Order: sequence, then structure tokens, then C-alpha cells
Amino acid sequence: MKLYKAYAKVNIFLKITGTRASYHEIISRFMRVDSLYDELSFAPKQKGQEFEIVGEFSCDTKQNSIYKAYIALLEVLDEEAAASLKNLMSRYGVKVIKRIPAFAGLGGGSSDAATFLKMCNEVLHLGLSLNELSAVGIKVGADVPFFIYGYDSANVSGIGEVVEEFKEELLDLEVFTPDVEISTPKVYTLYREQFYNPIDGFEVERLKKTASRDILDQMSADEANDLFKPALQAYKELKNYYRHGHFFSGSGSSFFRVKDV
Ligand SMILES: C[C@@](CO)(OP(=O)(O)O)[C@H](O)COP(=O)(O)OP(=O)(O)OC[C@H]1O[C@@H](n2ccc(N)nc2=O)[C@H](O)[C@@H]1O
Ligand SMILES: Nc1ncnc2c1ncn2[C@@H]1O[C@H](COP(=O)(O)OP(=O)(O)O)[C@@H](O)[C@H]1O
Repeated sequence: MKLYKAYAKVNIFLKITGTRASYHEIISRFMRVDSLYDELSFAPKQKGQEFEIVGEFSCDTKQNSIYKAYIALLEVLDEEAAASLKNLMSRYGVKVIKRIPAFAGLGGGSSDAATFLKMCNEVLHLGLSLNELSAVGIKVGADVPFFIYGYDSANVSGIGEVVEEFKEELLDLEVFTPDVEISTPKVYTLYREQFYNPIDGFEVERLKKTASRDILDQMSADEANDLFKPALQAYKELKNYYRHGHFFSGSGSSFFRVKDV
């Protein structure tokens, strides 16, 4: 059975530009991490549940982003396509070799969901465009659209649904994930309550144009990521893992830097 790679991402920078109901509007440079990925495949199953995920997960199937992507996909398909998807998933489970740590700011759950949507689109010849798959993906998680498009590097805005390719070299990144389970909503909520300071349009345009390597040369970890300070405040133990010259990905807990050559 064909293996599909679901890559991790880091946020080279992540700045808040405003709010949208309980969400935050952002401008962020997402970069794919070439050396870190889960592997997904369809695996024939014996019998049993309607939907089966085989892999090491800390959550129930119904909470899994892959299952949520399945439900979101069923909602947009016509009757015939929905029947063929249900038929596929009655015969095959989704096997996942999980390597991307969870609660880590690396988008593992979102990447799995995006990869599953693309697998279904391919195997069932659903003919959905990347824009259509992205619109399904955003219902599952804010990071999913980036993984649908599959760019090495992109400027991501809105709450995550606007993905614009940024052409640059893929950096060779070293990622370190402390053993701290971070809740994304908790960090965003603390940001809004105590650190809210959205950047203006000029700064947005400057950041969008700046190469990732230059961002990392010019900015400190807390300048590059508006969620770093609230994460440090909510999870005090995080500071024990921080090393000068490292950057913070998303809502954490992972740190990264460009590998020495
Ligand atoms: C912070 C980022 C940066 O890439 O990712 P992670 O560090 O979690 O990987 C994203 O903005 C997170 O993406 P993701 O983790 O997919 O978020 P979701 O599941 O959609 O949302 C979880 C919760 O985070 C908050 N949230 C999420 C995205 C956003 N733009 N503003 C928000 O305020 C909301 O409280 C939401 O209920
Ligand atoms: N396919 C999945 N892979 C990892 N975690 C998942 C998945 N589906 C749901 N989850 C749940 O999502 C949360 C962590 O999401 P994840 O995407 O791994 O982290 P982050 O948002 O920090 O990048 C946990 O509550 C985990 O149980």
C-alpha cells in the first residue's frame, strides 16, 4: 500500500494582527520540516468499526483529526461520492506511523488530517481542488490548509486559511520538543488577556517579504513569536528548556534552529 508522508511544520515567525470572534488573526511564516513526518496508508481491515485508525494516539478515534477530516469531507460530497468514501473506509483502516510529537506546535494532527483528505481525493478520484480541500480542512483545524497546499514555505494569514507560497530555500532545521504538553487555546487566551498588541500593516508587509533565514538572524525568539511570552507564563517549566539562539514554534512546546553546517 502506498505510504503518504505527513510533514511537521515550524512557525519561523508568528505575529498577531487582530481577533475574529474567539480566534486570532495572524501573519505567520510556516516552513515544512523535511526530516520529521508521520506516515499514513490505507490498510485492509478484518471487520469491525465503521472507521478505524491504527497507530499510537493519546486520543479516542472520534477526537482524532483524521476522523474529523473524514466527517468534514462527507459533509461536502454528493451522495454517490459520500457512498464511495464510506465504502472505502468500511474496507480499509488508516494506518499511521506517528513520529511527530503531539501538543508540540509542530502541527502533527493538522498534517495527518490534510494528508488523509489528499489520500481520499486521490484514491477515490474525487476531483477536489486544493482550494476546495483547504475549505474542508479549515473546519478541522487552523493549520490544516498549509498542509493541503504542501508548500515548503508559505505566508499564512487569516486564522490559517490564507496560504501564499513564499519561494525560498528550505532550511535544514533541528527541532527540540520539551516534555511539556501545551494547550493551544490556553496560550492564545493568555495572549489576549495579558499580551495583546497586534502589529500594523507596514510590519505585516515587511515580514511577508523577508526571507526566513533573515528573520532568524534579525529577531529574538520572543520578537519572532507573539505566543512565546504567554506560553512561558502559562508553563513556567518551559524556560528550563530554552537556549539562546533557538526559536519557538506556534503555541509550543517545540524549539528549533537552523542546523550548523
Ligand atoms: C498556534 C498555531 C500556529 O501555527 O499552531 P500550533 O502551535 O497549535 O501547531 C495555530 O494558530 C493553531 O492551529 P491549531 O492548533 O490547528 O488550532 P485549532 O485546533 O484550529 O484551534 C484551537 C484553538 O486555538 C485558538 N486559535 C487557533 C487558531 C487561531 N488563529 N486563533 C486562535 O485563537 C482557538 O481558541 C481555538 O479554539
Ligand atoms: N492525528 C493526530 N495526531 C496527533 N494528535 C492528535 C491527532 N488527532 C487529534 N489529536 C489531538 O490533538 C492534540 C494535539 O494536536 P497536535 O496537532 O499534535 O499538536 P499541535 O497543535 O501542538 O501542533 C492532542 O489533544 C491530541 O490528542
